[in-house]
Formats: sequence, C-alpha cells, structure tokens
Amino acid sequence: MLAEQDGLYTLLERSAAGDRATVVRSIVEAADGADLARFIELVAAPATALITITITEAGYRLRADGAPDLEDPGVAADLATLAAQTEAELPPVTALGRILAGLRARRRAGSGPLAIVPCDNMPGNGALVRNALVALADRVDPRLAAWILASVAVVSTSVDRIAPAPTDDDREIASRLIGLRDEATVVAEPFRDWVLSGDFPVGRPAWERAGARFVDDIEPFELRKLRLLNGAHSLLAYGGLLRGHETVPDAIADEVLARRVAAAWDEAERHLPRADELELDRYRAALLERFSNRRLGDRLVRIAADGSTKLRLRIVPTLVAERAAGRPGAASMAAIAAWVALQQRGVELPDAALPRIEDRSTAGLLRLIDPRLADDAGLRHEIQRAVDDAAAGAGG
Ligand SMILES: NC(=O)c1ccc[n+]([C@@H]2O[C@H](COP(=O)([O-])OP(=O)(O)OC[C@H]3O[C@@H](n4cnc5c(N)ncnc54)[C@H](O)[C@@H]3O)[C@@H](O)[C@H]2O)c1
Ligand SMILES: O=P(O)(O)OC[C@@H](O)[C@@H](O)[C@H](O)[C@H](O)CO
Repeated sequence: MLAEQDGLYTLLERSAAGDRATVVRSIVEAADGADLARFIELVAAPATALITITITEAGYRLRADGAPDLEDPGVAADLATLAAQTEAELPPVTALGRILAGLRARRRAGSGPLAIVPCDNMPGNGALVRNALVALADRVDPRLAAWILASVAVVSTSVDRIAPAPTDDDREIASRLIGLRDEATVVAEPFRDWVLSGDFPVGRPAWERAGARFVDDIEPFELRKLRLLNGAHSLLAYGGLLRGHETVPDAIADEVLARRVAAAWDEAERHLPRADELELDRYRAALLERFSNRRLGDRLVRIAADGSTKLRLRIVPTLVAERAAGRPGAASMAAIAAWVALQQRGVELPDAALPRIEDRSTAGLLRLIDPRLADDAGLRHEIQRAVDDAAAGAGG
C-alpha cells in the first residue's frame, strides 16, 4: 500500500479542537514484509545504519522472565531453519528470526556495525531485544552471537503518543485535507514524547529536530509511561469492556473506572524510580485530558489485544511491589481480574499466547500472564474474588 503511494502517507493529528494533516515524506522505499530476500539484502547493505522495529510486545515471543520462548512453535521452527541455513527456501516466521537472518548476512558481507531501535511498549526494550537476539543466535552459531555482542547496538526507547487504529473515515478526512487519495493515513494525538537511550555506532537521523529526547537513563521515563499510561489503558480496556463501553473517553468518563484508575496510579507511582523528578501530578492530569479526547475516539478493543503479555509488563510489576510492601494492590488486581473475567465469559480478544493453553481456569490464565500470580495461593484467591466481583458487574 505504501509502495503504491511512493512511501508517502498523511499524519492526521487530532486534538479536541480539530484535525491537522501533514504529508510525511521520509520513506524512500517500502517493501512487502513477505519479501525476505529484499529485507536481508537491506540489512546486509553497508549503507544501512539502523533498523527500527514496532511489532507489538507479543511479537518478540519472550517468556515472563524475558528469555526467548523456545516452546513457541514459530521460535522453534526459526531456530531449525537458521541452523540448517535454509532461510532462502523457508523464510523465518518470527521478527527476531528474520532479523537474525539479516544480521548473519551482514556479518558475512563485512558491512560492519549497526543499531536496532525497538519501539514497542516493553521496559528496557533495548536490553531485552539484545539479550534475546544473542540467546537465539547462540543456538544457531556462537560466532554470530559473538558478532552481535560486538557489533549490534540495541537502543532502548519509550514512545509516548496515542495512535488509534485508523478507520475509513480517517482516510477520507486525510484525503480531503491533502487533496489526494491516501490509504496509509496515521492518526495520532497532538501530544508526543519519544525518549531514546543508547549508541548508534554508525550515526542516526537528527530525530531531536522532531522532538525526540536522548537520555542516559531511560528507566524513569519509560516506567512512568508504561505503568501510568499503558497500565491505565489496560485497566480501562478490560474494565470498560466488562461495563459495556467501547472507547477510552467513554471508559474514563465512568466514575467507577476513573476512581479505579486513580487508585492504580497511586499504587504504581510508589514504585517508580526517581519519582520526585517525574512531575507525576502534571503527567496524571495530562493523561486524564488525553484519555478524554473524544475526537480521537481510541477504541478499547485496540488496547485489549494480547492482554496476557501486556498485563505482565504494565500491571504485574506494580502488583508484585505492592504485595511485597504489605499492601493489597487492589486496583492493579482489578485490571487483571477484569481480563480473566472477559476470557472466562468467552469474549474474543486476540492474544498471541492464548491458543497455546487450554486451561481457562483463573489459575491457568494467571500462569499465562506470570507464573508468580498462580503460584502464590493467597494472591490467587484474592484475584479469584476480584474476578467473581468483576463477573458480577460489581467491583466499584
Ligand atoms: N498505537 C499506539 O498508540 C502506540 C504508541 C506507542 C507504542 N506503540 C507500540 O507499537 C506497537 C504496535 O502498535 P500499532 O498501533 O502500530 O499497531 P498496528 O496493529 O498498526 O501494527 C502492528 C504491527 O506489528 C506487526 N505484528 C503484529 N503481530 C506480530 C507478530 N506476532 N510478529 C511480528 N509482527 C507482528 C503487524 O504486522 C503490524 O505491522 C504496540 O504494540 C506498542 O508496543 C503503539
Ligand atoms: O500499543 P499496545 O498494543 O502496546 O497498547 C495499546 C495502548 O496502550 C498503546 O498503544 C498506547 O496508546 C501507547 O503506548 C501510547 O504511547
């Protein structure tokens, strides 16, 4: 679709006051993701300085402890393909498998170092992806693993900007505003904060000119965003769907959910590093305004996908920290309970991990999120109570 538009697309910035359309012209070539040969060729090219990836959290196929999930059929198949060097006939199916095929070609071509920039909502995404690539490469060819350690810099990023899934109406509006037919419109709120940390061994675009911030310690910013914005998003998504809402502005206008979000933020912010430097009151107030943007109309089902992975990253760390401090973590628990209740009610929410389990009991679902939730009998029982409340429509 982008190739047919010469790589051009419209960014539709949608505020409460109106829409602003900008044609983005920075893509020089768009290739079909299925064209692995072109992908490998580009990764191996000396002119390639960096690879950015935005493939959803579940797309990395990692376990709760951050290691590659070797039991995932796609990961297992890719390791076999890469070990047999048959990627030309049988293209790897996972994103990291494809990247490894590209990196092997780059090493062989002697094209030197490069940077990888994962943009997905995972804490420490740079270290996670680097460790996963090295661990997978080590199973294929230890020389490739050693080369990755020496030559591939994986940058950590936090992308703070709400971008709902574009609709036909959005494409119509963008096309009208720019006077050309656009099939690849991107919709976003006006707010944006892209924070990056790490090395770019062979240079990078001047992203700071577009507002990106380069910092030495990304952790406080990414955890603030992940646990407050994304944590509240997941809470609103599951709680909101259970209470019959469809969009984020509808859910945050529901007093029961707004109270729960405030309680979840109180729980989360006690465990943020360098909290005193994060202007949390201002960030929370801005989030309430961002969530209330009716013109953006972000839909809960977009946020609700891949709940088992997202809850693990956004909610579980706060819950575990609250429990360790002797507090119940009730609001965090309510977010998890709402997801469990939806699953048990048979509401279909896409989740890459779910087809691999048959056990839809509370314990089985909790184990999928994080085994610690299922193994702690006290916590499991409390979550079960919250699930019963959620299922009964209570839990105010
Ligand atoms: N939309 C936002 O508001 C936003 C903001 C910040 C960060 N993010 C991050 O970006 C990710 C994608 O969001 P989006 O809005 O672009 O979604 P999207 O649905 O528009 O795009 C998802 C992309 O990931 C690919 N993908 C999906 N599952 C995959 C898998 N298992 N393996 C490999 N690739 C896979 C899809 O092909 C698609 O290209 C989010 O999961 C999040 O981590 C999104
Ligand atoms: O993008 P996901 O699927 O990780 O999560 C859904 C939303 O929480 C997310 O897209 C936010 O809108 C975004 O992270 C804001 O920067």
